[in-house]
Amino acid sequence: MKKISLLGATGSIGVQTLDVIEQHPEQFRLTAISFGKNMEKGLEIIHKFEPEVIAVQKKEDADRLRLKLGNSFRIVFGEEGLIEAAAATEADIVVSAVMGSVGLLPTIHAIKAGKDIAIANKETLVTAGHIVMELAEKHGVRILPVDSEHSAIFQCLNGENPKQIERLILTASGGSFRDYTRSQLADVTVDQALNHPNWSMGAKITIDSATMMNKGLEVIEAHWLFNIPYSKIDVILHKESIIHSMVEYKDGSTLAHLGNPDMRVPIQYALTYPDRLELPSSKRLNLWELSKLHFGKMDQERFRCLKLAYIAGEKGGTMTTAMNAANEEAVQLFLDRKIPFLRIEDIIEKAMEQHEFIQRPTLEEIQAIDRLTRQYVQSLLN
Ligand SMILES: NC(=O)C1=CN([C@@H]2O[C@H](COP(=O)(O)OP(=O)(O)OC[C@H]3O[C@@H](n4cnc5c(N)ncnc54)[C@H](OP(=O)(O)O)[C@@H]3O)[C@@H](O)[C@H]2O)C=CC1
Ligand SMILES: CC(=O)[C@@H](O)[C@H](O)COP(=O)(O)O
Ligand SMILES: [Mn+2]
Repeated sequence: MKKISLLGATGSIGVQTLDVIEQHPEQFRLTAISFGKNMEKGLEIIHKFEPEVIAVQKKEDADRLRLKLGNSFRIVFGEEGLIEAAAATEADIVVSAVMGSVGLLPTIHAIKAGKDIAIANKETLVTAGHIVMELAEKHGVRILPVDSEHSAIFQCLNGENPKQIERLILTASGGSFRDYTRSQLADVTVDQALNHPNWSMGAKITIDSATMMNKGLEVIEAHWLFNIPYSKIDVILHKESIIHSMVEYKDGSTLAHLGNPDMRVPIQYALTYPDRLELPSSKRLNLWELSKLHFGKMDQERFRCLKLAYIAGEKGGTMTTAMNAANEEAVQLFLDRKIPFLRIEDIIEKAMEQHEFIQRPTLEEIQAIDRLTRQYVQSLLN
């Protein structure tokens, strides 16, 4: 029986993780959850899974929950609460599925407490990859990828000597506006941007897919997870999201991981690694449909956010922290209909240029750059 702490239980990855847990009641037990504001969904999860620890964002929500549920649960809140749900429980593994760099501190505390991490929250690795990976090595814990591309690469790397890798090839669907020219992007709406062609995901990552920043974050995520230089990480367009990513080896062999787009597959693999379990709900691939797959060359001038992510990744240090914080703020501004779509990339570029760069930042310096960058982005609107 594997005990799981699930951060971001009410979100897209959170709900699909619960579905995996429900399909294997004899294998998994949910010991802790966190969620933000969605009390209705949160209560539904609490009644169904009865986790011992519940972390919410706000004190008022924690008070409301205590009134409703009595003393049978440990109800905590805020940053401290999130850390408690991640680190101070019996869990063997923490699924990090919150949105944004708020996932960093709980992940660090969970690693220090010796928990394996199933990481969906890519912003944690983008903002502080060197700290997270070094800590994981020091404490002997596994950082297991949940992101579909990274799970694919992880499976293609299984048992291979990393020295034999020629390059990693991440596939990108192209997002909601893949067939638009740059001039057509000028007046796209939030509702159009939220309409991803292949995946049903949270709002922030869906906008990231539309700007191609999602692939940029994933390039940086791959760099940290697999310790591969940026010069050996490529991105290609692949409309159908059937090939989730590939690894090309020195001898010219390319290994690919295929499957219908269903996040429950990589979520479950991270929970069961190195074993596999049946997943009755997963739809099998129809191999004769593969003749309909499409591939295209990535154009970094059309998708400027991807270019910015390569620049930030190569520079390293706090450049990826600033890029990530600016992206989180800019995407929220777009979702709030305060800026047009194309302003997102302008804001990120400006924030990267103006921030005071540190080559090897401490955790405190990363937190400071994250905070200052967000303030800078807000100041651009005044
Ligand atoms: N969805 C997907 O298919 C994939 C997602 N990912 C990554 O996984 C992460 C989660 O994505 P997704 O599930 O789509 O996102 P969602 O927006 O659907 O869910 C986010 C979860 O985090 C909670 N949350 C948000 N902000 C905070 C905060 N400040 N403090 C505490 N909790 C918070 C939300 O709570 P509430 O809703 O209750 O407010 C919710 O439970 C992201 O990093 C994303 O990039 C990676 C690959 C695929
Ligand atoms: C499901 C998943 O892993 C997402 O990150 C997905 O890859 C988004 O698709 P694109 O960024 O390729 O549009
Ligand atoms: Mn992905």
